[in-house]
Amino acid sequence: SSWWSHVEMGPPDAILGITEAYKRDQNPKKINLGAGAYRDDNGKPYVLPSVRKNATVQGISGTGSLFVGAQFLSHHFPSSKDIYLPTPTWGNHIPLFKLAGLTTKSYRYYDPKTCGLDFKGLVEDVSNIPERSIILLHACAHNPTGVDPKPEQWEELSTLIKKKNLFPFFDMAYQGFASGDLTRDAHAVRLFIKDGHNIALSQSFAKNMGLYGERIGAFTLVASNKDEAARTLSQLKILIRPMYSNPPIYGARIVNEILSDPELRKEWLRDVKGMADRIISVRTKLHDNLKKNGSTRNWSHITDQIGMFCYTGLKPNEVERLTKDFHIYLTKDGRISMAGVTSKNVEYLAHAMHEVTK
Ligand SMILES: Cc1ncc(COP(=O)(O)O)c(CN[C@@](C)(CC(=O)O)C(=O)O)c1O
Repeated sequence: SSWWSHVEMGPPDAILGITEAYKRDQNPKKINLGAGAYRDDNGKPYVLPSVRKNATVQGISGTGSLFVGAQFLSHHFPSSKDIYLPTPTWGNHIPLFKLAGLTTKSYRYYDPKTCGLDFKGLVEDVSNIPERSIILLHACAHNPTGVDPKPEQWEELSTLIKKKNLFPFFDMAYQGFASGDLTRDAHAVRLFIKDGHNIALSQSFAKNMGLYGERIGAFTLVASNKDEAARTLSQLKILIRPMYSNPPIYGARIVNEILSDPELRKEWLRDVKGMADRIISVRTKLHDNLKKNGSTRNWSHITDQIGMFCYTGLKPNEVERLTKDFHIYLTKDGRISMAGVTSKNVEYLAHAMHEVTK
């Protein structure tokens, strides 16, 4: 008999499965608001001009960088293997950290009543996390809510996390997509390092360099000294070797080329700002069209939230109607990827959202 007759068919991924369903739909009015992959105003993938000037590449992206960090913590973290995640968080965080042998726990983050940050609950929960635990933080453009702490709230969090002696693990998958300014979007990461936290950082260049399929990412550990850096790097290499031996070099070369060539870097900064500005502009268009349709709901969170996603607050039955009746595809939690909204479909989307919520 077969070795694997007991292995069950796994469910479609909560995020990637949406795009599969969208692709199956033949209706010409269909809209894909599922995965947060940037699309231009014609709904097409956008190859950044600055990237076009190089060749194409390969890498392991944000997911792979998070997994390297998760494995490192699982094997070497000196204290409990509990990692505290915001509620809600990116759907893949939980299976990823569990697969690496960590125990996932949660802290309050999002307030469904205001569609904003539950800072009081966040501070309360972080204050109750046992000392020397791991805390995962979204550096900017929180997925799925689009809600980020304000700079002064990051300062308070840094002080609290220092006091509790927690280990901060930043996931920065959207640097540039929140404000359009790469420096501003790295504010929390730089603040924590300035405040003396030896953080872990996972970065993805998938979105802000438009290199999704090339899988470009980086995992960074801030060490206390050169010797500690060398020792931890040696252990990271020991973990990576059986995982994928060497990271693909071509993708890293594109990113390195752009980051180290002043002209290309300037052009890249303009490209990223252009993408972020388009997302910000469709937020305003969606909000205004909902009002124009006569919706009396408070939709201010559509423009208050930032980054790739808008956490609409739509209930599962409303989400279902959007897909069934209007052929609009989004995740069950009501998250929409603003990149899927264009000047051509925003009126149709606003009409549909009003129909299912009035
Ligand atoms: C917070 C966060 N971290 C890491 C990643 C991993 O990105 P990468 O491996 O492609 O570099 C994503 C991607 N989240 C997407 C954009 C796509 C996905 O689910 O894979 C999303 O739609 O949520 C993410 O949202």
